[in-house]
Amino acid sequence: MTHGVGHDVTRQGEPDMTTVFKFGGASIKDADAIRHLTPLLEEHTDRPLIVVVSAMGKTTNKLEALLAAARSEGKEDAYRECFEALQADHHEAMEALFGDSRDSPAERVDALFDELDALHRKHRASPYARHYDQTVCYGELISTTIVAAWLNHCGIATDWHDARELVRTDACHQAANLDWAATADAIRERLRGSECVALTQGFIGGTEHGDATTLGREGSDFSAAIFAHCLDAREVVIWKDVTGLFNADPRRFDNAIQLERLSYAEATELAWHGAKVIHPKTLGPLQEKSIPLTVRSFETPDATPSVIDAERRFDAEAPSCILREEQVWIEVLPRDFAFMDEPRQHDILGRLVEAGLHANLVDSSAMRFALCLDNKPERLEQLIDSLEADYEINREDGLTLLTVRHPQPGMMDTLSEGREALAERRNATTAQRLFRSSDCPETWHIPESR
Ligand SMILES: Nc1ncnc2c1ncn2[C@@H]1O[C@H](COP(=O)(O)OP(=O)(O)O)[C@@H](O)[C@H]1O
Ligand SMILES: N[C@@H](CC(=O)OP(=O)(O)O)C(=O)O
Repeated sequence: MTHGVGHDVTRQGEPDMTTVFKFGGASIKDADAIRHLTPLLEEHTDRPLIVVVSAMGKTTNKLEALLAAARSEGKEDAYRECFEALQADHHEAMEALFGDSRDSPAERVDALFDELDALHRKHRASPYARHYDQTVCYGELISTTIVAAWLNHCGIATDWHDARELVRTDACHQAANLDWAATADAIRERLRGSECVALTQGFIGGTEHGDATTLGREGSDFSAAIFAHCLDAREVVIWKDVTGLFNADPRRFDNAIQLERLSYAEATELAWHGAKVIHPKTLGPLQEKSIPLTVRSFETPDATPSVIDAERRFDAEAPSCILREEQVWIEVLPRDFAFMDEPRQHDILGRLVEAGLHANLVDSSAMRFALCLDNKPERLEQLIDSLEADYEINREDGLTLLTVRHPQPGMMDTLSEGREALAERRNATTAQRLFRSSDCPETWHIPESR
C-alpha cells in the first residue's frame, strides 16, 4: 500500500533518532494531567522529539456544540454560554499551572479565543464542513499553546509549531486528504535537526490558501504517524489512559485482556472496525516505513505497553470484540420493483461517498440494499434526502454493531443471547451482528473459548 508519498519523498540518508509522542485529550484534560507530561518528556530530551497533542479533554465535542449554536438562528445566548465555559475551563487550567507567573500563556490563549469568535461571524454562511474546520482547530491550537508554555516553564526547551502550515491537505473539510510531498517538505524543513522539543497539534492541517482543515475525529494519532513517516522516525508512542491495546474496550468488557504484540495489519483491522483506541489511518504510514507504534499508559508508564509492528505471529491468539454504538440502519428499496442490481448498488454507494459516509456493514437482496452507518446527522440528512428522491427508505436508529475478530465457534451466538440481530455478516476472520442498543448490556463479557 502506498500513501501517495511517491518517489520524491524518499529516505534521506540514515533515519535519525526522532521519536514521536502523541498525547490525546485524556492525557491533558486538566492542569494535573498536564503536569504529568513533564517527567515523561524529560527522559527523552536527549534525542529529537516531536510531540503531537490533541485538544484538552472533550474540548472538540464542546466546540462542535459551539458551532451548532453559532449556525442556528436565535441561539446567541447558547453560543455565548458555550464560548465562555470553554474559555473558563482553559483559564482554570492555566491558573492552576502558572498562578501569576509571567510564563502564563493567558494572553496568547485569549487572543486565540478572540480569533475563534471573529471567525464565527466570518464563516457563518460558509458550508458546514468548512466552518467546522475553522472552529474546531482552536481546541488544538489553544491546548498546544498551554502545553508548550508549561514545558518551557519547567525547563524543557520547546518550540510551538502550527500544524496548519506543516500538514498540507486538500480542501476536503472534516476529512482532508494529505498532500504528502508538500507535507514532507514542510515538516523536514521546519523540524529536522531541531534542538528543542517540537510541539504541534494533532488532528489539524491546512490548505495552500491558509484554511484550516481536519483529518477526521480522533485524527491526532494519524497526525503522529504523518510526522513519523515524514521524518523516518524510530518510534511512535501514543500515550493513553489504558496500558495498551486490548482485545476489547476494557471499559465495556469485564474480561478484556491486553494484546502486548500485534501486527500493523491486525491493528488496522481492529481500528477499522471501530476499536477507538487508534485512528484507522495511523498504521499505514508507519507500516510503509517499518516504524513501530507503542501504546503506553501515561498514568502507569512502567506498565508493559502494546507494540504494533510487522510481526504477525501473535495476531489471532485471542478473539477481539469491538462495539460501535449510535448506529443507524437504512434500508433502500426500489420504487419500481426492479432488482437491486450492481448499477443500483453503484448508484447508492456513490451517494454514500458524496455524503462523506462510510458503511460499517452492507447487506443486499433482490429488492433491498441496506447499510449500517454512524449517526452523523448532517451527513445522514444529505444522504437520505438524496436517496428519498428515487427510493423508498426505512430507517432505524439507536443500534449497536458488534464485531468479533477471530471468533471461536459459538462465540457470536453466546454474545448475542437474548438479543435480536437485525443484520449480520461473517467471513473467515470476522463476524458482525447489529443489535438494538436498548437490548445491549452496559458491561459485556467475552465468552471463554471452547
Ligand atoms: N481495544 C481497546 N483497547 C484499549 N482501549 C480501548 C479499546 N477500545 C476502546 N478503548 C477505549 O479507548 C480509550 C482511549 O482512547 P481515547 O479516549 O480516544 O484516548 P485519547 O483521547 O487520549 O486519544 C480507553 O479509555 C478505552 O476505554
Ligand atoms: N481533538 C480531536 C482529535 C483527537 O484525536 O482527539 P483524541 O486524541 O483526544 O482522541 C477529537 O477529539 O476528535
